[in-house]
Amino acid sequence: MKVLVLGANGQVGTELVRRLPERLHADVVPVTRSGDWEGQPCETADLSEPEALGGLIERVKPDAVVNAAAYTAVDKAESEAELAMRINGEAPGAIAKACADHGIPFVHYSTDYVFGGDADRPYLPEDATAPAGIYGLSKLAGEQAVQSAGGDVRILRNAWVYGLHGSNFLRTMLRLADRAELGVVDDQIGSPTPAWLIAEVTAAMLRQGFRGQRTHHVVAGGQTSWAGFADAIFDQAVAGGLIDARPAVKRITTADYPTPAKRPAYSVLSTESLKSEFSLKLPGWDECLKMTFNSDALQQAQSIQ
Ligand SMILES: NC(=O)C1=CN([C@@H]2O[C@H](COP(=O)(O)OP(=O)(O)OC[C@H]3O[C@@H](n4cnc5c(N)ncnc54)[C@H](OP(=O)(O)O)[C@@H]3O)[C@@H](O)[C@H]2O)C=CC1
Ligand SMILES: Cc1cn([C@H]2C[C@H](O)[C@@H](COP(=O)(O)OP(=O)(O)O[C@H]3O[C@@H](C)C(=O)[C@@H](O)[C@H]3O)O2)c(=O)[nH]c1=O
Ligand SMILES: [Mg+2]
Repeated sequence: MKVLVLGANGQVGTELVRRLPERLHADVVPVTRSGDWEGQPCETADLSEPEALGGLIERVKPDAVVNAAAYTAVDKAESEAELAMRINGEAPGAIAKACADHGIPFVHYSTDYVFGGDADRPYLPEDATAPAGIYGLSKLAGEQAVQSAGGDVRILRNAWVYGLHGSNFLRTMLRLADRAELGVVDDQIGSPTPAWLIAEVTAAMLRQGFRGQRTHHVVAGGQTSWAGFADAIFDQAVAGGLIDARPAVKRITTADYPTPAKRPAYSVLSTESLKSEFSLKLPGWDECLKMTFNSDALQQAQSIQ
């Protein structure tokens, strides 16, 4: 089996390229914007030029395609709408079309930010979308483009993705760990989800196979606020000896922390449809955070079985 992974230098892409060979006994073809994956030369693709993507898939002839590339700078997207729309909104449609034409199963990722954030129970995949910003709008356009292309597709909506590598909230908190106090918003609620969990779920799905089109949610269990997540990160980092002392987390409101993009107040996602289709379980977010600091890949893999 040969799996093409787009966005191989990202948080999720890195975990996919590391884990898929063993989990699927597959050859993984990493694709990056720069043509470099962890110091080795690899295939390139620029998602801001969607026209070229079909040619790549025809040339490589993979047995499955996973798209982990995206424009993920939520605030910057507000001033780069056209670029975000090409990368997140258009390119996934071109990839899906090539996959559908050649009968190749396709896994694509989306986000909790497609929702408006005013629900009072976890969002179901089929609930009405209402993105509050350009990033969410562009990701929703990508979902729709993928769906129109047909073929065998699973769209996986993730949320609050983090890891020890890449650009994410956990790494931001560790960078700011020498402060005495940090103000962190306490009125945005979601489920912090490690990149490794998304990669493990993707491996399990590809191993089992799938037909037709469905959208699922892939997040760790439970919910917290960004402030709650920050507290847990500092607790774990102290326990693991990564930092000596930790800042006090001051709970603030969204209004106290103005940003260019509006973010959903509540984006807890129901994962029932995913767990039932693929007979998986998903550990709680706090358990996942511990497993992330432990970096025990075997324990991580077993946690969804
Ligand atoms: N991060 C998060 O909190 C969340 C992410 N998601 C979704 O999950 C998926 C994976 O996200 P994650 O791994 O966190 O993202 P990252 O931001 O870590 O990685 C995204 C990757 O996409 C690549 N990329 C960006 N623009 C282009 C382009 N024009 N051409 C080719 N590659 C490009 C980047 O390349 P380069 O390394 O060269 O910059 C980067 O490696 C995405 O679909 C994202 O929307 C959903 C919810 C939350
Ligand atoms: C750094 C920092 C952030 N915050 C707030 C701002 C924001 O509301 C929240 C999270 O900030 P970030 O910029 O890390 O998160 P953000 O980039 O909005 O994260 C999102 O990324 C995209 C790609 C997604 O798809 C989402 O699921 C989500 O993970 O924390 C503080 O309150 N204090 C701080 O010191
Ligand atoms: Mg961010």
